Order: sequence, then structure tokens, then C-alpha cells
Amino acid sequence: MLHPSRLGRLTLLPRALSAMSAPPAGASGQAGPCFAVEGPGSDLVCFTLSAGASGRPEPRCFVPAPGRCYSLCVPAAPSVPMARLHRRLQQRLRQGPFGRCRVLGLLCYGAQAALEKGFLIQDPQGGPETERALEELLRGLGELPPPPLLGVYEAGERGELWQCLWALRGAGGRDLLRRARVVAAEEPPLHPAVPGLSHAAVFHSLEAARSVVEQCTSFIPEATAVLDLVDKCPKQSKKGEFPVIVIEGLDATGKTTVTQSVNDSLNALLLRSPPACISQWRKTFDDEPTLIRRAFYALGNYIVASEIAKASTKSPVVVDRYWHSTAAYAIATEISGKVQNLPPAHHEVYQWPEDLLKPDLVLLLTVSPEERIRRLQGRGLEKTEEETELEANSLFPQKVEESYKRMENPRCQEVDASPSREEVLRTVLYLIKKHCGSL
Ligand SMILES: Nc1ncnc2c1ncn2[C@@H]1O[C@H](COP(=O)(O)OP(=O)(O)OP(=O)(O)O)[C@@H](O)[C@H]1O
Ligand SMILES: Nc1ccn([C@@H]2O[C@H](COP(=O)(O)O)[C@@H](O)[C@H]2O)c(=O)n1
Repeated sequence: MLHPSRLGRLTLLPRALSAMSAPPAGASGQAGPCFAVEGPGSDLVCFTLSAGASGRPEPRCFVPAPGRCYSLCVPAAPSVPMARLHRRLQQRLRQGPFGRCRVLGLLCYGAQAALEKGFLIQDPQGGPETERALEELLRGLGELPPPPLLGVYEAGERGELWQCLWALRGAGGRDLLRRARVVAAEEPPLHPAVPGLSHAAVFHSLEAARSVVEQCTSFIPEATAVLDLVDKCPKQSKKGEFPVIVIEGLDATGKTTVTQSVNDSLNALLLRSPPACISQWRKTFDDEPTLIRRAFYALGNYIVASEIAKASTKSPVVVDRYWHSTAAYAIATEISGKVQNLPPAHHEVYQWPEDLLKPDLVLLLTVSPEERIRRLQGRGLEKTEEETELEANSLFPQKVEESYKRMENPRCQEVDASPSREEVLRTVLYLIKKHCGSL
């Protein structure tokens, strides 16, 4: 992190016409837009705009000397075209002239503005190529309402930081819309992505998820097949008289091991979400933006619900992952930074969807990060040792697990899955018996 006085120029390319046209405010919580840079660390670097010399400090800077820094944003509204545009930009920023740059997440938010998501692009070498390539990239996006804006950040005489907001002309050239001072803002009390989570990533009804996947049929042929399967399922599936037990947890915590042994012990039926009938399309949807990817997994849960309804009339049912997984992973992916950034306990994102069949018991398997590393490594797969350790120790699994723990109605009952396989099975069977009675 360097002070802005050491910058040449810092360029932002926000597309938030509505947000950016609000009068500069100079403090977070006021009318103007605020920005949060989502670094690889756990803190957000927040800044806002001021009309003139405000006496407020510059934001902690994020520009590598002697390089330059750029960014761009698109509306984060839960719209399929915008989600795809964000994804497209993300992919383009990994290629070609941007290869030498470091790309961080950027959120634009404010009292009057809808959330925008974008990127902060740090070019360690400087030079005009990156700015030129960004302009080309934005012009190449074609007709988009509203048109992309370009913000150029410049250090003033006393080292203060200014934002110049430009509109790109289709044929070339650009018009200056505004110049405003960049000043530090406090981290907002709620992570800026929290208010939009229920629309952009965590689906609380079949209809909400269905409508997203329906908008994808023209460019994802598999979407039609998924919808056909969903539409064949009875609406509002009801559970039979036998218990339904869901096993949740991070990967390598022992879900497959436990579900298989519980299944054998109880003579139950084993199901998993996503169900086998749509599993072959996972890769396709995993490559899509969050909105589409999570809608796919959400629909998978409704298909599993109809399988559970049928099976639970005949025998106990054990389910390997269900809605809690879909929600916990979605929340942890969308909320950057530290565990404290997660939506607070009892937030709506932790509530079970009213139209989804509820299990009788949800068990959350947990092991220490060290044990999880051992199990991940023991299992091999394609990750290197270093990748495995990085993943297991990062904030991401902590956020997934904490989200699981905040789930309500039904809540996840935690099971320490570090002991031997036999002991974990005994504990799980004890809890099932305690909760569901004799089977
Ligand atoms: N109690 C245990 N003690 C030691 N090793 C275990 C235990 N339970 C499972 N394992 C081993 O840990 C590894 C991960 O287990 P498993 O595949 O059951 O996890 P999982 O939660 O289903 O993972 P994923 O979600 O990635 O499919 C496997 O190699 C398994 O044999
Ligand atoms: N109900 C579910 C199940 C899975 N996911 C997503 O898949 C990933 C884990 O799958 P595994 O096959 O490795 O167990 C996880 O990252 C989730 O994103 C889901 O969303 N909902």
C-alpha cells in the first residue's frame, strides 16, 4: 500500500451512471457513492467522493509504485445480462494486456445507489497500454444501457487524489463528466454485498431460481433440460412418515463416509444434492456467474425434495448436502474478507425457503483445518499440497462453516467428525435416534 502522493494517476472505470451522477458527499453514509476494494486480505479499503478540499484523509492507497491503478464497475442488480457482463469482464481482465496486472474486487454502493460490482486493476509497470486496453475493452462491449463510464484518478499538487469521470465516445475520444476528490470512508457497518444477497445468490423460492435459469435457455442449452426436470416434479413436495436426515459440511469432512455407513445401518435411501439427473451439467453452470450457478443448485434442491418426498414414504432418507450447502457456499463466495463481514445471525439469508421440503435433522460435520488438510491430501485428487493448505486455511472455509452454523429452522447440529470413522458413526446414529426416535 502506498500513499497517493506517490501515484502518477489512478484510473477508475465505473459504469454506475445513477450512482456516479449523485452529488459528491465526502463521507460514507451520505448521498454520494462509496467504494470498497476487496483485497486479498480481510479488510475492505473504503473511499468516497468530496466536492473540494474536505480536510478528510485520502484512502489507504492501493497503487503499486511506479505503476498505475484502474478499475471498472457494472450494476450488480440481479439481472442475467449484468451478471454475465461482470463475468465477461472478469475473464477478459485475466488475459492479454492485463496479464501483468493484479485484479481485485470493487464494490460501489451508497444511500441512493444500487450496488455495483467491479474490479480494481493494479498495473505494476504503468504506461499507457493498460488504460488504452481498458478503453478498448469497454468500447468493445457494444450497446449497453447505461453506457460505460471511465473514472480517471489523479494525484493533485499536494498529493491529494482526484477522480475524473469520463464518458467514452463510441467512435473514440471521451468527455469529462465530473472531477471530485477521493477521500477515505469508514467500513460500512454491514458489508455492502449483504443487502443484495437474497436476490443475487441465495434463493428463497423455486420461482426465483426458476426465473433465472429460464433467462439462460438461449445461451445455455442445458438450462431447458434442467427446467423440464424441475417442471416434472410435484409442487410443494411433502415429506413421508420416515425421517429425513441431511449431512452437511465442508469438503473432506467425511460426509460421503458418514452417509454411506448411516445408510447401511438404517437401511435408508441415500440421496444427494445436486441429484444425479442434473449432475452432468454441473461444470456448465459452475462456469457461469454466481446468479446463474446458485440458481442451478437451488433448483437441484427442489428436484431432490421431490425424491425425498417419494422415498420417505418407504424408508428413512439420508441426504448428502441440501439447501444449507447451497446457501452457505453462496454467502461465503459473495461476502469478501473476514468472517465478521457475514450477514449477522438471524438474517433472512439464513432462513429456510418456505416452499422447500424440510428435513427432520441436519448434522454439520466439522473437523479442524489441520485434520481437513490431512484428509484432503490423503484423498489425493488433483490439488498440490500447497494449494490444499492454502484453501483449507483461507477465510473461505471459515465463512462457509460459520454460515452453516447460523442457519435456522432447521438449524445445523454440529458433530465433531475428527474421531475415528466408527466413533463418528456412533455419534451420528445416537443423534438420529435421539431426534427421530426408533427407526
Ligand atoms: N473419521 C475419519 N477419520 C479419518 N479419515 C476419514 C474419516 N472420515 C472420512 N475420512 C477420510 O477423509 C477423506 C474425505 O472423506 P469423505 O470423502 O467422506 O468426505 P466428504 O465430506 O464427502 O468430501 P466431499 O464433500 O469433498 O465429497 C476420505 O479419504 C475418507 O476416507
Ligand atoms: N446442495 C449443494 C451441493 C453442492 N453445492 C456446490 O457444490 C460444491 C460442493 O460440491 P461437492 O460435490 O464437492 O460436495 C460447493 O462448492 C457448492 O458450491 C451447492 O451449492 N449446493
